[in-house]
Amino acid sequence: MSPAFNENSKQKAGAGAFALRIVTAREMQRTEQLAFTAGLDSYTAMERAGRAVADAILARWRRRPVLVLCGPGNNGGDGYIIAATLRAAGWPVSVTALAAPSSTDARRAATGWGSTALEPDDITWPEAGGLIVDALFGIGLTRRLDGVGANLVQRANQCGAPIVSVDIPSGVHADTGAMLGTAIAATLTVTFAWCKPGHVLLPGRTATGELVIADIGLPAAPLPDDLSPVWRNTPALWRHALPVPRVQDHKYSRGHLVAIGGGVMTGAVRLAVRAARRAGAGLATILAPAAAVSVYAQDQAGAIVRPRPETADVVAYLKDSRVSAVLIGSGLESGGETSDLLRHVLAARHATVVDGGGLDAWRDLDHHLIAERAGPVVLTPHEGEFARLCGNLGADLGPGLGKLQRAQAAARLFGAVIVLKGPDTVIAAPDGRAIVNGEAPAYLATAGSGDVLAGLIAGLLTQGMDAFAASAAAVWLHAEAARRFGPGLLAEDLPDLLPKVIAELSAAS
Ligand SMILES: NC(=O)C1=CN([C@@H]2O[C@H](COP(=O)(O)OP(=O)(O)OC[C@H]3O[C@@H](n4cnc5c(N)ncnc54)[C@H](O)[C@@H]3O)[C@@H](O)[C@H]2O)[C@@H](O)CC1
Ligand SMILES: Nc1ncnc2c1ncn2[C@@H]1O[C@H](COP(=O)(O)OP(=O)(O)O)[C@@H](O)[C@H]1O
Ligand SMILES: [K+]
Repeated sequence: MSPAFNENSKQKAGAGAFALRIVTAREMQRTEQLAFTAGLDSYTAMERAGRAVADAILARWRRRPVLVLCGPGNNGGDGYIIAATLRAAGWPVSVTALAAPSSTDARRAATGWGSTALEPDDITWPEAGGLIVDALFGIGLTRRLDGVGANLVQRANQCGAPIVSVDIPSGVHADTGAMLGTAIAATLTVTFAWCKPGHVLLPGRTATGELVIADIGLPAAPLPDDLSPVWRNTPALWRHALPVPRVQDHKYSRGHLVAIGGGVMTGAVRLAVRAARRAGAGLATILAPAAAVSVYAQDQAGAIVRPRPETADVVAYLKDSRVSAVLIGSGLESGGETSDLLRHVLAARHATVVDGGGLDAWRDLDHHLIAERAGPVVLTPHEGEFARLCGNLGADLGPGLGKLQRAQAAARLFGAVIVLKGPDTVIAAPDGRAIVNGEAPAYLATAGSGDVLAGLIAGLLTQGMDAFAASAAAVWLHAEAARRFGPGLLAEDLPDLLPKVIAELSAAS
């Protein structure tokens, strides 16, 4: 387990590994309350928040007309502090209040600003050379924006001036990244202590623009809601656990991956196995239908290819104690044979990655059988596969459930690591921990790149890496390889880009 997964470290909020934490609105509110009870003055926290936003503005823009949009809550309170701070720095500032401040701190901040707030109808909207500060709603937004609030958001987005959002763009749901009706499209967002799910999950991530995390004096570690912390995916979480061959290693001790090959869509397992071998698997065996053996064999001279005329051949092969992980589903049709194979693979109790056609087969399994198996399982659905896999899961847990919460719920339900893929891939562990990968380039949206990812996870698993860490590492390495290649990326390019990315990480640790 990485030291970065350790909640008891003495780091300050906003610094080092804790800057990697993602904290829900409820966790943030609980952490703030605890800090206030322990003696932090809530108005001091608000002043620090407002000053941090003003500092970020002063560091990026020269003096210009600013319009501050203030909401009724503490987000609006921050807005009044920002207005007063920029005015003190000599900037021309005007303020509009959506409604009168409703909290003691926000009222005090409004009194500190001291000047009248314009009615929304009386606003002169700044042009491109001006600036808007969005302090309408923060993590307290619970309902859809409508009426004057929605109108202010739309006018702000249309006026052409850059927008700086306080804490989170108004209209973005802090926990899910969903837009509640409409939302500010910010150039810069300054948030406090920790990043929120809405900053990294789409569409909130796009609305956030540049993200700055400011220290406002909260304690080092947030109070997790249910002991299931969430992180942003960075190598600090898992770099130390990347497998490195030891002097005494041989190919089997480095890890032997068995991949179940299909008869028609052979490309999937070929890509996956190449990625697994590039990630350091000592040996990879493809169990293929007899008619496809030559296709697999000609593709990679270093992979072992064995015919599997019957399911019984797979069962017998998996009994070999030198098998360390299995990949099933890539390039397999969903249905009869795949379901049968999956049952046998899980019964063999190796670490297993289930992708593609295997995911539909997983849905039909008896969950008791899964709970009793010994090996860790990683499921790698994209959103379409997730919807089929989980059926009513989302509905059962209520409408508006975010991608993070859906992945966490599925991981708990299935007792498996879930890699819910996409531009904002979520990796969730059965114990509720989760990691969000917010930095993948869209060049990955190309056929076969998911097969490479499944193989990469399997390649790390086969070398004994923990399933949650292996999945997070694979998602990051996959995205980094794609980022380096850039335009024109094919899935075929990805496996051979991995060694350099891994080598640089290992050298840096
Ligand atoms: N003292 C603290 O707790 C601190 C809070 N801070 C700021 O406070 C914010 C959270 O403050 P609040 O909890 O007051 O919440 P917000 O200011 O985000 O919004 C809550 C207010 O908006 C209203 N509201 C919610 N949804 C609405 C909708 N759709 N239409 C109209 N009104 C709606 C609520 O009734 C409430 O009055 C953070 O995002 C951060 O900016 C910072 O100042 C740091 C310190
Ligand atoms: N717009 C995007 N931005 C970043 N990554 C993406 C995007 N679209 C897809 N990906 C990534 O590309 C891969 C596609 O996997 P998948 O949908 O299974 O495709 P395939 O089945 O063709 O391999 C996943 O790792 C996914 O996270
Ligand atoms: K805001």
